[in-house]
Amino acid sequence: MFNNRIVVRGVHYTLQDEIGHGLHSIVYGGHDLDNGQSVAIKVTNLAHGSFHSKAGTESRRQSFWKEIDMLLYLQALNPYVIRIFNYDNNDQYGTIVMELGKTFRDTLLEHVHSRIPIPPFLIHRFWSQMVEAIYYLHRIGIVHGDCKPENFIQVGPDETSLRLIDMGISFQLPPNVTSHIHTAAGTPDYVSPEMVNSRIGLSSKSKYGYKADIWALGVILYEMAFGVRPLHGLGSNATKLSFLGQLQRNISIPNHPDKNLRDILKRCLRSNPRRRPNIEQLLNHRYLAG
Ligand SMILES: Nc1ncnc2c1ncn2[C@@H]1O[C@H](COP(=O)(O)OP(=O)(O)OP(=O)(O)O)[C@@H](O)[C@H]1O
Repeated sequence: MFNNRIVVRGVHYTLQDEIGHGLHSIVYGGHDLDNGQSVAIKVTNLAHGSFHSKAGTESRRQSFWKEIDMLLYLQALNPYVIRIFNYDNNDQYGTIVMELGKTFRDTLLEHVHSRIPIPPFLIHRFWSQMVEAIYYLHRIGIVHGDCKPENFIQVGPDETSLRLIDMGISFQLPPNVTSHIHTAAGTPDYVSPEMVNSRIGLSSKSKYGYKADIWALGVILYEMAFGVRPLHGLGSNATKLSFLGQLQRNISIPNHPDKNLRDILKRCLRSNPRRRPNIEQLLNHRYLAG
């Protein structure tokens, strides 16, 4: 489609294999031909499937620029947000050239398949970066809203530095407030009980805030520590949502040799969001601060 080359604002890149895709986008590996640097190139189709639908095309263009604006805004404020090197759009495509990495989900899967647990020091290294990534968002009043392993990628020579790639549904809130946003985002495994309840109560509107990110961070830590997610035994998404919607007690945490890890997990996975720690309290917990 692009003849294995693409020019973005005067810079030439090779386009190699597809390394991922979203609903309207394909992400390719590539190289900057000027300096040889490896990059990821996300190409978003801005034209609506039906070329008669100008409204659809316009809304894709707006989402594309909203994503760019958010990423650019966060470059200097959050060291854990993916670094953007270049971007542009034409009538047909929007292009973002960024740091290339490996999806954290793939690392989790590799450990599940090999049955070799993630070493404790790596769990700590990964999770502390995730908590800091969210800390830098909460500090400026932004809730991520869709925190999950797919949205973190590993970069750097040893692939142990993390970056957030998807800021798609992040939204701004005053401190300690919850908000209504129009979204159905979030796979059930990382969705907090209050998100489910508000979804049921408000149909297509969801009401949640900072503490939903804390719950999601807890689910990711649980997954790293035990190789499965807390709701893994429940089967279908509908069953998981109904379980979360009725959850009165806290999620029980299996025994783990690291008492601090188990304690912080218990706190993140409290069903009542008011009883969950906020992001500063997480950073000050013995598991991270010690
Ligand atoms: N910088 C990157 N390095 C490596 N892989 C990436 C990078 N960015 C994205 N990917 C891969 O591409 C996939 C899709 O990217 P992303 O999550 O940004 O798309 P999306 O926002 O879901 O797309 P859409 O906007 O069309 O819904 C990711 O899940 C990941 O596997």
